[in-house]
Amino acid sequence: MASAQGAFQGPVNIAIIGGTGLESLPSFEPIAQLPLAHPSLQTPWGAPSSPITILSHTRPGSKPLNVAFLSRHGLNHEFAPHEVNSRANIAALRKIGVRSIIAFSAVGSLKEEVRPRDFVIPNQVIDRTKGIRPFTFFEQGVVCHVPFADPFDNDLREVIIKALEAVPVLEATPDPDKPATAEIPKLHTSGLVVCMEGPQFSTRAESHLYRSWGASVINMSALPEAKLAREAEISYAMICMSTDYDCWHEEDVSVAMVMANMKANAGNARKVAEVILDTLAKADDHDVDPLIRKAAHGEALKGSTLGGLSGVSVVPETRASVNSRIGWLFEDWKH
Ligand SMILES: CSC[C@H]1O[C@H](OP(=O)(O)O)[C@H](O)[C@@H]1O
Ligand SMILES: Nc1ncnc2[nH]cnc12
Repeated sequence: MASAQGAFQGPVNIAIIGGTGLESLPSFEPIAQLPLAHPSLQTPWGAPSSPITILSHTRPGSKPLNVAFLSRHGLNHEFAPHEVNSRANIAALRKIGVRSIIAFSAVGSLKEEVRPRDFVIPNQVIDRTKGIRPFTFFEQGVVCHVPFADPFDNDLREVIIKALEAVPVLEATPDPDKPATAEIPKLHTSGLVVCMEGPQFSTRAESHLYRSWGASVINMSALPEAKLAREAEISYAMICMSTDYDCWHEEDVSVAMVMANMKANAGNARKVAEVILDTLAKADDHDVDPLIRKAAHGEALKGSTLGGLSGVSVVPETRASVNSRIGWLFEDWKH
């Protein structure tokens, strides 16, 4: 891989963002690594959290699928959630061609039926960050408001859910009345994630409040990542891995508790990633679902057509600076 440092020519349409406990995906073949100093990773907001590794996934009988991998908290978990440079992460991925992001996240559970080690593909988010993280590309002369009613791309969620339902890595269709099978984590195909500021965990009162809102899980990473992906016209879905019952349950949450379950989750997360990439690698099969083909080829999914500069207003005096700062991020921007 080292010989390919920086030499990757693309295309790479799909990225995986790894979170806590998922700093790499060793079961995939790395074919190139773009170091932090690589020109492609320079953005007006600095460099991303980690080098970007290009992984190749081969499914027998199909063309290899290239996937970019970025570690959200850095290679050695050096960035706390509030320190992650999400603007640089999203912009760097967009710069190398990415149009779909599958983001992994360790979450606390706010519902009895979401057991530690279960997986959730959320469809909604409540923002409990405190406005201290830079959360938009649109500022300094650019005024733009993108739709965010469905914060996660439902097309991409469908691709992920179909892939996981077809292969028994996770137990599909959770039934709260059925006794849990201890060994097989469940797949919850929808859910409401609360994204809190952190880095401290919630108080018990907060945890009960989020439960009263009907929330399923809680993390510190869904935002502003999902908002920035939407602005940059990248379809974005999150795969949440439950590591603990948040403190509403009984015990206080501790990092030791999170990490113990995350260690078990990491193996499952790799299997989950493999199943999804196997499905995307089928893109050129004649009978493949059109959504799978679109996702694999980087064609527009729902969430990658809602952002951008289409609704923008820019005063003429700032147009040149806007162009140089963010014009390159948006394909349809009229310079
Ligand atoms: C170490 S527990 C809190 C931490 O874990 C999650 O990280 P990620 O979403 O990157 O997997 C959570 O969001 C917090 O940042
Ligand atoms: N209980 C929790 N609260 C916030 N983020 C988390 N990540 C994992 N567990 C968490």
